[in-house]
Amino acid sequence: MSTTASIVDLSTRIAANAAKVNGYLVAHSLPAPSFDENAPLPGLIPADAPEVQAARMAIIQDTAELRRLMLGCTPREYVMSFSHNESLSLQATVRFGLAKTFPPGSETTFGAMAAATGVLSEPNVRQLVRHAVTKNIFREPRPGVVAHSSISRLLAEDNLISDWAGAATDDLWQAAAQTCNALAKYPGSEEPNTTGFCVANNTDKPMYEFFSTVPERARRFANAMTAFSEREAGLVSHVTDNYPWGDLGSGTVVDVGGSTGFVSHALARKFPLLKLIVQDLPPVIEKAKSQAPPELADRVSYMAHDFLTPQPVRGADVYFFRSILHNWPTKYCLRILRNHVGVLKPGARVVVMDMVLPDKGTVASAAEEERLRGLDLVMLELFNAHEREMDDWRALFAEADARFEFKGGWLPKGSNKWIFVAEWKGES
Ligand SMILES: C[S@@+](CC[C@H](N)C(=O)[O-])C[C@H]1O[C@@H](n2cnc3c(N)ncnc32)[C@H](O)[C@@H]1O
Repeated sequence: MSTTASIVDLSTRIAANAAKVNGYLVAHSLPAPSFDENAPLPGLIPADAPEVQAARMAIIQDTAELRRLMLGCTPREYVMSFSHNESLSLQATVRFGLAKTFPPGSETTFGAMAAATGVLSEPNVRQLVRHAVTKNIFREPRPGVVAHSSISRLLAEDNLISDWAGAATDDLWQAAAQTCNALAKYPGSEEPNTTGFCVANNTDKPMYEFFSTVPERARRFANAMTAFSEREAGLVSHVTDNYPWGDLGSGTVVDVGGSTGFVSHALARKFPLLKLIVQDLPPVIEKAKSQAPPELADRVSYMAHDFLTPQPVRGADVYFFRSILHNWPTKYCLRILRNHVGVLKPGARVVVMDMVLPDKGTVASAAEEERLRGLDLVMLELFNAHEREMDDWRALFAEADARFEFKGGWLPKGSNKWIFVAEWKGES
């Protein structure tokens, strides 16, 4: 197909899908898409309109592709279109609490914003906010007057999203910026304490250990993960609805690296006989205990445990790892899995919910390929780790211990993580 045909195809599809979205909005008396301060924050199109959501997603992908192709007509323009300033705009907005300096529904000035931050000068606020306006974070309805957009209102009102933006810019962006320096300094390292994150934070501790010493950063990162999980693709219902947990009856599940236990809570609520043990590093478990739902106290317990040391819970039915192993280089994954061998009873299962990279070239869209390769890079930036294809996961279990029978897995509908299973065929 020639490039000309491709751009015509793309734009035809964009027009058709835009008509579909617009038709839905008009039929339901909904406002046109905008960044108006009062635009509905949960989104214009409800989840129970999947066809319209699909049309919206197709527009997002096709317009990005069309833009890429148009920029690519002039390769030097394509190269020079890469910009780091988006991250700075978002970072400044959350770092200095700019969106919280004036209430929704009101207007302010650069001077008043600067005074409210207690740190920034008026000229710096003007510079930062005027760039943020170009990214639809804030509006400037009249010269020198700042008002909220839907984006700044969201950042002002939703602490989880604000924490996500803080972690994305202070933790991830800084780690990314130092990754080439780390790779040059520690060539080929498979150690989680020689990463871009470590260089950026001037630490020789792996990220989660470092966070244990900085509670506010740990809290924010945990909130960022929660915000991630609240998106459709990360919903906890993908865990509860896509594995036969009910077959375990009153069995025991160990939620290894279970954070504050939000997944275990959802499982305990849906399966009223199931017992769950949430394990994580000590500060995380302290927090988990302080916010434990009292109605689940008889079935959900909390245990500080470092999974780089032998697993202390013997004879559980399932050892569940959600978004854990992809954070670790292979030699550490092997150590984590082998740390369980001594406590597994015959038929016990290691259930993993994690990313699985599709075979190269089999991904449906360029946007999805970019998303997956981006996640792979995040693993490098933070942990010196990487995402894995299904064959890599199979090989990992085989190398950890030949008595694991890898049974493969499945991708729950709408989820971005697979569930896969290895059953213990050894003796107790
Ligand atoms: C990406 S989060 C996943 C949390 C949770 N399983 C989920 O599905 O959202 C990784 C978790 O591993 C925990 N963790 C990191 N290193 C650990 C270690 N050595 N031992 C136990 N937990 C650890 C972190 O504190 C964090 O809660």
